[in-house]
Amino acid sequence: MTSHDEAVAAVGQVLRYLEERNGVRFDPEVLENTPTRWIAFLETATQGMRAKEPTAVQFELTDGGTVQLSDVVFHSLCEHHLLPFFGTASVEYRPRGFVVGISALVHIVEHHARRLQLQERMTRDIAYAIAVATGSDEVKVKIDAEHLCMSMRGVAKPGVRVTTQACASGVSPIDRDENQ
Ligand SMILES: Nc1nc2c(ncn2[C@@H]2O[C@H](COP(=O)(O)OP(=O)(O)OP(=O)(O)O)[C@@H](O)[C@H]2O)c(=O)[nH]1
Ligand SMILES: [Zn+2]
Repeated sequence: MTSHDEAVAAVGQVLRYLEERNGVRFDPEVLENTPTRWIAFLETATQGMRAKEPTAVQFELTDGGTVQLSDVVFHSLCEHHLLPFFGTASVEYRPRGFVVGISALVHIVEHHARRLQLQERMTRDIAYAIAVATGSDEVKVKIDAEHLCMSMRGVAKPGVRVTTQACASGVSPIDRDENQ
C-alpha cells in the first residue's frame, strides 16, 4: 500500500532528478510544496475512478424527439504519458418514455473524463453510461480532442484534432423490470 506521503516523496525525487539532470537548483518553496500540489492535481484529475456513476433524475415524457448536448468541454489525462487531452463532447439520445435531467449528461462526461484514459474508451463508456441512464436504444457520442502528448512531444504536431464516435443502446428500466 502506497501512502499519500510516499507518493509526495516520490514526486520530490523526480524534482531532485531534474535538478541533477539539468544542473539547476529549484526554489526551496517549489521543492517543499510542488510535490503536494501535483499529487492533489492528480487526485482531482482521477476522481471519476473512485466516484460512483452519476445518477439521473427522470421526467416522464412520450414522443420526446431527440436530445443533444454539444460543446461539453472536458479535460482528461492520457494514460500513456500522464499528459492532458482535452476538447469537447457532443452527446445525443432518443428518449423512451422519459427524459433525464440534462446536467446528468454533463456529469457523465466529467465522470469518464476524470481518470487515466484512452479517448476511444472514454467515448464508448460515456455512450454506454447514457444508454443505461436513459434506457435509450439510440445513443451517439462524439468527442473531439487535442492530445498534449502529440502537441508538446513525440510527433510534436500542435492542433491535431482527434475525433472519436460511439453508439450504444441500453435496456429501458421498464423492460428490465418486466424481464425479472
Ligand atoms: N488510440 C489512442 N492512442 C493514444 C491515445 N493517447 C495517446 N495515444 C498514443 O499511444 C501511443 C503510445 O505509444 P508508445 O510507442 O508507447 O509511446 P511513445 O514512444 O511515447 O510514442 P510517440 O508518442 O509516438 O512518441 C502513442 O502512439 C500515442 O499517440 C488515445 O487516447 N487513443
Ligand atoms: Zn499520450
